Amino acid sequence: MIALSGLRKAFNQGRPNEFWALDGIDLVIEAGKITAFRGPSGSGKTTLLTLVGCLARPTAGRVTFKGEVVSSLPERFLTDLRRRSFGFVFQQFHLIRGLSVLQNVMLPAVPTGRPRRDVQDRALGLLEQLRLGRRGQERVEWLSAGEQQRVAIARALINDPEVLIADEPTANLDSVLSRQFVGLLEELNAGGRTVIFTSHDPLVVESGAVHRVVGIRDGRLEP
Ligand SMILES: Nc1ncnc2c1ncn2[C@@H]1O[C@H](COP(=O)(O)OP(=O)(O)OP(=O)(O)O)[C@@H](O)[C@H]1O
Repeated sequence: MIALSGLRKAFNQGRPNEFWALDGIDLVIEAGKITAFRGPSGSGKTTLLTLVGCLARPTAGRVTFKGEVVSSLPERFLTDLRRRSFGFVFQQFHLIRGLSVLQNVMLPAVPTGRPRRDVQDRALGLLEQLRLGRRGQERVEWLSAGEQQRVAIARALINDPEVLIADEPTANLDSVLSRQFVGLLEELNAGGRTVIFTSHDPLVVESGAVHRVVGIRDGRLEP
């Protein structure tokens, strides 16, 4: 589904502090599977996710999504592709304080022009599925870390993306909540969704839910 070939990413290219965060990545990520990237801090995991999700462009090499080379598409196509095909959950969740849970979940659907009623129905359905059915009207900052993580997941799914991308999704969660996250992964995957995430957390990476663990170190894949 997603193919990475000869992928390299430099920061500060051409300057004295030039740094190659990714240095030759070749990988095929299968549709409908859960893939985890595991590696030490600074190994390039987040950088890799930003390239997979078309949030950044590679310095060299290419990213192919469903047979189409997407890494060189103009920005306006990428914006559309990101919105339609990818849902993102970031480490700090990036929820908007002062807005309700429901408003946060509905936010990424605003630019799509979908009728508000449809979006709201889907948001309520997702909150129900994520066991937050009664919390929709509460301000997001009143929720616990685990609840906020589930809001972030609901928000990532509002546009029904084929691929869910998550960066260290359990970094702020205790063991009980991390186990719940594994359960959630299984539920999402049972619905056919492709999930790609990074994690240091053995509790998640070594769980039976993950189909493939890809090791990364110093910007290269481990054999
Ligand atoms: N915008 C940037 N400018 C310069 N260097 C960067 C930038 N973003 C990342 N890097 C460097 O690239 C390397 C890889 O960073 P990345 O965030 O991908 O690592 P990571 O494996 O996700 O780490 P962690 O597990 O700590 O989140 C690091 O050494 C980092 O300092």
